[in-house]
Amino acid sequence: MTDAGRILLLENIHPDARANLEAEGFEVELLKKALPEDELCERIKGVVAVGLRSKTTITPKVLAAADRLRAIGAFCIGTNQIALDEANRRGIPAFNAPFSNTRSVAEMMMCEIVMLARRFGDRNNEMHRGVWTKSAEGSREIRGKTLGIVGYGHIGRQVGVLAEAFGMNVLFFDVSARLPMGNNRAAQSLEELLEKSDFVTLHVPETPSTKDMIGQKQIALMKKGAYLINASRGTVVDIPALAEGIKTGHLGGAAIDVFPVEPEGNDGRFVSELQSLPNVVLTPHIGGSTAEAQVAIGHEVSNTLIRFLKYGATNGAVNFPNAELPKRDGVHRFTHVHRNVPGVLRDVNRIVSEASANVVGQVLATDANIGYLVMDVSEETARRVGEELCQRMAELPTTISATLLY
Ligand SMILES: NC(=O)C1=CN([C@@H]2O[C@H](COP(=O)(O)OP(=O)(O)OC[C@H]3O[C@@H](n4cnc5c(N)ncnc54)[C@H](O)[C@@H]3O)[C@@H](O)[C@H]2O)C=CC1
Ligand SMILES: O=C(O)C(=O)COP(=O)(O)O
Repeated sequence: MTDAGRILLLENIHPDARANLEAEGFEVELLKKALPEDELCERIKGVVAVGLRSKTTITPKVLAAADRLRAIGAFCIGTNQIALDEANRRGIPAFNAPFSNTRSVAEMMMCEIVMLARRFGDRNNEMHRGVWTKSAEGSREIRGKTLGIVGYGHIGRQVGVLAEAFGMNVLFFDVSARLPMGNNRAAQSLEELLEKSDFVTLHVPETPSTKDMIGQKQIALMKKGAYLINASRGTVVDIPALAEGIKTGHLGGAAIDVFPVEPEGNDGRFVSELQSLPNVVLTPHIGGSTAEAQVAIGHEVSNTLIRFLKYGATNGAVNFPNAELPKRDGVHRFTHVHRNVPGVLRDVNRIVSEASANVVGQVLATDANIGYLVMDVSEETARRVGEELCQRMAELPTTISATLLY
């Protein structure tokens, strides 16, 4: 087994990821929680890849401190916690698991819709305190009610399918045109969705356009007695406005899984003004926390990291040109990340031809800022001039990184 480099996995990523990476020769450090910026700046030095979930923030400062970093693996869906543009400029791709926990979130949403409609959260709390409240007051079936889904992507669509199986009418709102599943219908605006829905569930990413998307004004538009569910990101809902909506009785309840400030790990304290409010179900960001999802994500993202670190494949990267050359025996592979300006390929090919190199495969992908070239040369070429080619490509003024992978 060779030492392929050091990898830091944060936030209790499934141990299968570690085993998978170690089997490929990487040295892996596995931590249970996220690290604050300063500590991360120290711990990331010398590391070739970092794995994280929703809590670790990869800031430009962390990227500047990362002296050997080649890849970032988000073992989750959201990548809002990563300074993606800065990573792109530095030639570092970030990968995620775009749908391995989708179903887990969707199932939880169905559970929460029923919980809110039947006030199970409150009844459960009472029972644990020895209080028996057998009553139908404020309890409803969800059949025939309208569910409004904001953000009709992978999760939103799954929720829409499941909700229909429960007999709900489904409305959705998305900024992009989306094919409706089953009898789901598109609302013309967020306002229309809020006005017509008995339940509103949010499945948008954290972006400037979704920050405080649901505040006082939007809550006022919701039907009296309607319920709000948020398992997207904590920044999407204005929590004081939601607390007020519950206290005044305008809303019938809420189920909240994500918060503007969340503890870094399980030893952290959680404080929110939603605590102790009636029919408010609070969960510690566990929408994607099932055995099935975590195992699948552990395998998926560790495999993606291996494919990139060992073979240069960037398919699925969220901030980087996607390119992949099939693996072939008897060849040696370079990767070259460069600023996307005219003439780079000419320069690379000049170096190659001056060395009389035998190129047996080449693929280039670009985005607005950078280009990514994967190039295979013959065994004879690699033996004769492999190091020299890499050195000369590294010296080009447009180069961000040049690597001889094998
Ligand atoms: N609570 C948890 O444990 C989990 C939370 N999440 C969160 O759920 C989010 C959604 O996940 P997916 O459905 O997989 O993402 P997705 O990318 O498949 O779908 C998001 C949808 O939101 C839409 N959208 C973006 N901005 C919008 C806006 N301003 N108004 C209306 N629609 C907008 C997009 O067009 C897209 O269709 C993730 O970004 C993540 O933050 C994901 C997994 C687990
Ligand atoms: O997949 C996501 O975006 C999530 O929010 C799940 O985050 P987690 O892996 O549980 O920190």
